[in-house]
Amino acid sequence: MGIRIALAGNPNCGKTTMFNDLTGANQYVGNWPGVTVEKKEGKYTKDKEVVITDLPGIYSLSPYSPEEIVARDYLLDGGPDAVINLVDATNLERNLYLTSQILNLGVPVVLALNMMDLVEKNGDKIDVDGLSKQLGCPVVPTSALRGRGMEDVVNAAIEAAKAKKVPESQMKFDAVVEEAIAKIEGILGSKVSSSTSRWYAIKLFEGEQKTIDDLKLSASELKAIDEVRDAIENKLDDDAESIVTSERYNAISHVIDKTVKRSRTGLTTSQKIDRVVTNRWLGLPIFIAIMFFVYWLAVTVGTGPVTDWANDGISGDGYLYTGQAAYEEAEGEYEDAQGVVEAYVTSIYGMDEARDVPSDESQEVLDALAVAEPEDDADEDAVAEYEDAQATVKDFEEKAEAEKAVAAIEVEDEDGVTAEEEVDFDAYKEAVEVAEPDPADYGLWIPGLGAIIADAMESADVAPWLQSLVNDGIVAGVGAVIGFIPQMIILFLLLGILELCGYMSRVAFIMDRVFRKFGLSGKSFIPMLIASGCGVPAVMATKTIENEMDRRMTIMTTTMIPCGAKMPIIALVFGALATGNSDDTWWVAPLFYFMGVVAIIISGIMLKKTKLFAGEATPFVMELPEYHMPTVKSVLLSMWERVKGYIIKAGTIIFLSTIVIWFLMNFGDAGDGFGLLDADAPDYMDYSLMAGLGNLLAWIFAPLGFDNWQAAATTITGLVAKENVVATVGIITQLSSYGESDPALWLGFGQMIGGGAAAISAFCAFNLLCAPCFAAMGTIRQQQASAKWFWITIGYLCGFAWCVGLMIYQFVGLATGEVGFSFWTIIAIAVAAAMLFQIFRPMPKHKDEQTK
Ligand SMILES: Nc1nc2c(ncn2[C@@H]2O[C@H](COP(=O)(O)OP(=O)(O)OP(=O)(O)O)[C@@H](O)[C@H]2O)c(=O)[nH]1
Ligand SMILES: [Mg+2]
Repeated sequence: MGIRIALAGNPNCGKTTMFNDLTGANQYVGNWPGVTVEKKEGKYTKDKEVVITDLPGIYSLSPYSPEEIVARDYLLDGGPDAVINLVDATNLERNLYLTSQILNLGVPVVLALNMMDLVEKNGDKIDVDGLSKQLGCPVVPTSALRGRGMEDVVNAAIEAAKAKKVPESQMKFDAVVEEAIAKIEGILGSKVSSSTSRWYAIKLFEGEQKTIDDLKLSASELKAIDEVRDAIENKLDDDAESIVTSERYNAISHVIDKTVKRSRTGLTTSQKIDRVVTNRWLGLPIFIAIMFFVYWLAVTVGTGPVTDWANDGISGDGYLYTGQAAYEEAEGEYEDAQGVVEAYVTSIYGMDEARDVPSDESQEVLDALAVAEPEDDADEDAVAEYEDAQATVKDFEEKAEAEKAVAAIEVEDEDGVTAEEEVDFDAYKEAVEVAEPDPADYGLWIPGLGAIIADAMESADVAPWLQSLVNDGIVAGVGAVIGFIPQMIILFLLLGILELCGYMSRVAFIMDRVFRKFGLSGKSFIPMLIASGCGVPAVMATKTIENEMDRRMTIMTTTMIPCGAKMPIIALVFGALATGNSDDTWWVAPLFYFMGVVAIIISGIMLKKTKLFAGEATPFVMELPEYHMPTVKSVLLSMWERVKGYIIKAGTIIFLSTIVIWFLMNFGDAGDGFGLLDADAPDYMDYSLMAGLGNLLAWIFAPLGFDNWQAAATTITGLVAKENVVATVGIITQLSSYGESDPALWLGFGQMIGGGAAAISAFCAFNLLCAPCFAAMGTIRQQQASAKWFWITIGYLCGFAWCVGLMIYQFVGLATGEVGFSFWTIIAIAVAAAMLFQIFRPMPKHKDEQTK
């Protein structure tokens, strides 16, 4: 027969940490209360017969909140063979309150004095044997974080379970109360077992309805119990529940006096830090500064050499490990030469002034110059193409020589001073001769996985469509996603440290002050913290919000915080706005994080004033855990847990999506009916199914500045998984065929959107704020537990995102001259006015509220 052991205790006392240590599981641990909301089972690694259950943290066994009910039902009816009651030894007064209730349950109990490392550091002393005598159960000092005392505590629990030894606590109430409890135990008689009779008697004394219902007492028994209660209530002039509570605290302080010696004088380090960090004025600026730093670091450092390596070295053409400086110099020379050639050609055949690119005629010459001489064994087509190109070039050069054309180009010297330089025919000829450098000549060059796969398929004569599927679909799509993993790692490392050291629970405290002003509960902030990792657990975490309307509203808004998968979108936009020069736009990435926070606050204020959500915010009580240095292992684990999810997604959902997306983009109206499109034809994608789908929806986004089918299609694929946004951009821009060292994807994306900074920002805002991915939507459906509320949520998110995108495009565009004043500008002004009105108007009185 197996033995079942339950881990019970206050929130944030280390239950999940201990559970993970004992079972080798990897449940989520965070240094704030309310992390675990459902019970979890696992097998003890050292003895598979022992099943351990992690319970949500609770302050008492009163059936008030959902977590308390889960824990209490399990302890009372699920019947664990023993309970390990974890207590935070740095805060025994509060933790022993739950203990005093657990001791009465009639199950064997072992007390784990957790966080002993902190107690020792504070210099406090706890008399373990004395405590054990007082509580009437074994007491084991532990440190779950450092893995100390883990075996001892489980062994003690197994022993207690086998011996079925229930605690014999010395904790007694005042004589009058004890007498009353004894009387009720008498009334109960043999209705309950002797080991649980004290528990039931106290609950009946308190008059708890759930117990009365459970025991199905007769009217006369109830009457007798009421009489006992009334007598004491009159005598002590207090209600029974308060009497029991204060008796418990009295008994606890008696135990503590006897067993704990404090060395503490003045403020602890944690309290000192908190005076600054949670300061009324400094708290918010410090939080903003920290988050700015986190996002800035993740995006700028993350997009540095490491991302280059991931992009080029894994999915791109390849990566140059040594000799980069020499190669870059050669590449620079080559690019300068190309500039000279382009300037010279366009000086004769002109520019397309409107689009600021070479005219079609110029482009034809430039393309012809790029055609390489065919190999000896090349087929006829290639030879013919080369000959054509040569003819075009010859025509051009004859014309140029005859005209003695001279072009002017701007050159920049080392000090950044620009000067005009003349390009004549000889200079042009010289520039044409400069060959593109081959990185393999400059150092250790390792071809990328994408290039290796492409070459292998080429030499194996794989069907062209399959080559395209693999190169342009899977490698381009999955590769674009994988390229962002370095950023993800940095982001999650930093967030993990902030969470585990205890800072994030301070943030909830700080945000509560902000939220409260607007009638929102600070409790809503915990899901938002989790949402910066992933929206799915975040929506799950809303369970702990008791007030139904607060909970629904939090579910509606929490996914507006950018999750890990939205990070690449931010990085992409950041890059597109920076167009290579990230010094000027370093603030973009953090800004989009705060856009999420602000969007939630604004949504909260607006929704709170609608009839749907009217009402007071529930009070938010939360104690601040002590700060502590997180272990390297726990930070790495928390990072890995989140990055792993991302990698798994890249290999499953994203992989499948890229195939579907490739199909949608390569099949369509092929001229002679539906079929595979000819990828060599210019703009072939415009005839694809995806283009059709995108065009169908593009009008929706036209007022937001991205009305081409590419941007619309990208947004739609983002609804499956946000990573798809980057993957789709990778496929549409066909960047697997490039693979140069400058972030081509950024530029390609900028061109794809077609607009300037305003359109790009509007695209980003819409994609960050609109409905989340399928997985999160599923969780929303489940947690809202109502189809109506699900659609309200999705509708609100999309509508709000559209309005924000509209305002960004119209107002920013107007300021930068990107858009003119139009009908949609008027709509944008109307939307802004309506939002401002809803935000600033006084809280309306609603009928149903008045009747309350
Ligand atoms: N210093 C120290 N920290 C600990 C110890 N045990 C756990 N912690 C930290 O305490 C915090 C809370 O740990 P969890 O395991 O999530 O706590 P929990 O009891 O499961 O919390 P809920 O799920 O909210 O009920 C984490 O930051 C842990 O790293 C310990 O023995 N010493
Ligand atoms: Mg937990």
